[in-house]
Amino acid sequence: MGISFTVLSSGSTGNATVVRNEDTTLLIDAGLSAKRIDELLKERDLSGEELDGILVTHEHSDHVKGLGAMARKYNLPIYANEKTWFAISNAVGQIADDNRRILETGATREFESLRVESFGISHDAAEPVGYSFYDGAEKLSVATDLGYVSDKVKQAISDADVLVLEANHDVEMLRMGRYPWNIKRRILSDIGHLSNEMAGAILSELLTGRTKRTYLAHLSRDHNMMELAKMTVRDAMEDRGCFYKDSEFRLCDTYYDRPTPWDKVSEP
Ligand SMILES: O=c1ccn([C@@H]2O[C@H](COP(=O)(O)O)[C@@H](O)[C@H]2O)c(=O)[nH]1
Repeated sequence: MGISFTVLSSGSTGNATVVRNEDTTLLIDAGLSAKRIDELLKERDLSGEELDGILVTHEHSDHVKGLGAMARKYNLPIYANEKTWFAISNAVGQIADDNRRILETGATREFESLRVESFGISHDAAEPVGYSFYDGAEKLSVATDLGYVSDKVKQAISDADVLVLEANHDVEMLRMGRYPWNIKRRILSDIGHLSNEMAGAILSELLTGRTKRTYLAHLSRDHNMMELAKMTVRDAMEDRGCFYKDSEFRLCDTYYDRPTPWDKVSEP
């Protein structure tokens, strides 16, 4: 079967992704109400009963809003590093001791045949992480909420067959937009969010021929549009000498209000 995934919802109104293989199904973040996550799961013919656990990237509410409710409703273990556990302790409510699992940053954990590696990212949270998933030779990496992409992150996500990468904003739209200056400054900072241009620059360094597609994620509804994001990413790659044919590499959409189709990592 290999790795399949669906990005159930992406953006500052709520983030959740399902990654599964033949014996394990994991939810990455639970940033919407449990009711909404149940609806999104159902749209992809899944139920919370089929989940084996929830991996948390960081404590911001668009990543943990439904975390406690999902864990209680389906008796799911939650995996997060110690600092994130401390940061979510009030928001998450009562969680059974057995469901409080520590997955330290940089650690690897085997969920039967699905191997998960966490890697540290730069964002204004206690100890934010991204995750890479491995099944045999297949690799999927998920990296959103990044102010910038460090060499360590590049190393962690390089050679992924499929990548879910943040392209939060168009810098000019953000500069001209309605947010107060302190929020704009935060978004543009090294512990904020990745712009379309920066996402393209990173991809130009990472494309080795192995990465077949990248899902552009966590798009701002105020300061981005999917077509603009794709065009800017593509231009940024070409400016750096990275040309590709759509048959070899594709940029794919994520949505704030509906799940992406199931994607099999092994597929071309
Ligand atoms: O009023 C606001 C709006 C947004 N934020 C935070 O900014 C970033 C980017 O948000 P987008 O919706 O992607 O534009 C995100 O972290 C929001 O939580 C904010 O602090 N205040």
